Amino acid sequence: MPYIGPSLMCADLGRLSESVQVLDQGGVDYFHFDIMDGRFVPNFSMGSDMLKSLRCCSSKPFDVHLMVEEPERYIDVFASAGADMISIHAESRVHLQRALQAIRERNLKAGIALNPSTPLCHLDYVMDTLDYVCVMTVNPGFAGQKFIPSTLQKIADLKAKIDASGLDISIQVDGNISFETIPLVVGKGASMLVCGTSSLFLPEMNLELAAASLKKYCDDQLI
Ligand SMILES: O=C(CO)[C@H](O)[C@H](O)COP(=O)(O)O
Repeated sequence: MPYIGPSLMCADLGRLSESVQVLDQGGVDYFHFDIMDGRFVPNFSMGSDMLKSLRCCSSKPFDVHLMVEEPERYIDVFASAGADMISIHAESRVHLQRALQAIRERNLKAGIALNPSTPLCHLDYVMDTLDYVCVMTVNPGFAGQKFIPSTLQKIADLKAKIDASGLDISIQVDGNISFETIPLVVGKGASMLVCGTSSLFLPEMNLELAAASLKKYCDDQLI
């Protein structure tokens, strides 16, 4: 604890399969794929064919974060490509309950992602169709941004909401998850980290070493 999920949009995209193998061997817990459509967020990143071609490199869970409008249109394509978990944004043009149900019907874990300014009330009435919540700690779309401090209170409020519900829902955090912010977010209740340029894909360190030091750091978190 907590679980480490490399944000693969931050990897060297020209050597992606090699990076996945190194990280798999290095003991990460799952892989995080950011999917962008240039509309919900002003950027593009990865696609289902990339995910499919990497499926042979690891048997660990592939977590797909759909930063797209009308995400329900893409559930089947990512499920067929080999996703194990899919999160959709509460703010995207989506019938939230129906989309979560569709993800679960494919026997995948279903998640809701929340932008920093989006309140937790968006989770009301869909908590029973939810396996994880991705709390964005930066505005989605770009790696290398600053952590937004107000999201810490949101993680704490979410943890209280989940505990009160008695449901088994994990809290994932995404955006500037670094050696400085990990103790803060874990202390508030996060159990799944999305690790990008702030903790894993570091210019000064090779990936093997970076994965080993991040894993040791997370294993030592006793919170
Ligand atoms: O969701 C993301 C961008 O929208 C990325 O996963 C995340 O930001 C990458 O991590 P870092 O902030 O450490 O570069």
